[in-house]
Amino acid sequence: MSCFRLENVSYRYDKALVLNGVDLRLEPGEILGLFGHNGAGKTTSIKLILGLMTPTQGRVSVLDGEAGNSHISQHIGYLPENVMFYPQLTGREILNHFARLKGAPLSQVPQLLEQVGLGDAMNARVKTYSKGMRQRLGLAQALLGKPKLLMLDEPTVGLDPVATADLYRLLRRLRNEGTGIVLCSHVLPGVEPYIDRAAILTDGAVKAVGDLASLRRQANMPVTLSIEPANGTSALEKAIAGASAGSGLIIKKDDGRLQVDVRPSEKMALIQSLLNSGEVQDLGIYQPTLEDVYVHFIGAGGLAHRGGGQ
Ligand SMILES: Nc1ncnc2c1ncn2[C@@H]1O[C@H](COP(=O)(O)OP(=O)(O)OP(=O)(O)O)[C@@H](O)[C@H]1O
Repeated sequence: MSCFRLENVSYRYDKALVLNGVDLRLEPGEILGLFGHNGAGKTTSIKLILGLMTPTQGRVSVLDGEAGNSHISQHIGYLPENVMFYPQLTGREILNHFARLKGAPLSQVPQLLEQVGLGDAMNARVKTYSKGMRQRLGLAQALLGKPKLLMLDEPTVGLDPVATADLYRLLRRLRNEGTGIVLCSHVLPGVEPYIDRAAILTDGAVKAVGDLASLRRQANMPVTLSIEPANGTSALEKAIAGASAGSGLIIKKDDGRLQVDVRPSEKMALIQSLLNSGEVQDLGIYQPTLEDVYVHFIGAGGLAHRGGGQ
């Protein structure tokens, strides 16, 4: 059973095509990062999975059923991007209300509030909560009923670094228990170790999807070697020039070391040759990060996308 499958899904708001032929799936026990510029179509994709809208074209199946079916929806947890609660109620009263709506046991409520770090604040009114506390209450709401599919839109907004790390640990535990999790975020630094796959959406289309190793292969971005010379930089530069046979490697000097950008397919041959040359004292290898890969796929036009206009 898949948590969801989008097959060739397109969606139009009036005349604007905002999703175009999207294929995406999530399996149980997997965390998928859904990344994209403002207006890329992340929230629209989530709304289709929640069954709040139907696709203009293509098929959306959720937990092997129809998106929006009430039997399916009770197994989905959703944290929207801008979470709002009635300010006069306490955290506990609010969660009790959502538990009744969702048919989740009320006995779960105090335990969930403890889990998200609101144990001491559960009887305080929400109007006294900080932004981060409201975000945690939103997360507790999404976790009601132990969902099989959990979708979180910008879950780390308003959370301090410790609370963010706590959240990622909690998500990892849920993932290990079999929950399928979608994490939509603009905050890429720090998320890399906690996701299994990433999908990069631009202008309503999936540009790339896979685990980090596969995204790096798809991007074919250079790997940076940081090399400390054994006998001075000019001797090392000569060795690099000889080893790369004029393939135009970009070399920068940095604090007595040379930084060399090399294509992944040429990396091992270059390293081998440099080690044989005897000109290498020390060597560090820096692969593109998730953020680098994201910027690569979003492209130089990334800034132009940020207004979200189509
Ligand atoms: N109700 C609507 N009516 C018309 N167009 C809409 C509506 N909601 C969203 N859009 C448009 O659909 C496109 C995709 O929006 P969506 O909210 O899915 O993007 P997103 O990736 O979630 O963006 P963000 O990161 O800014 O939240 C945008 O161009 C947006 O302007």
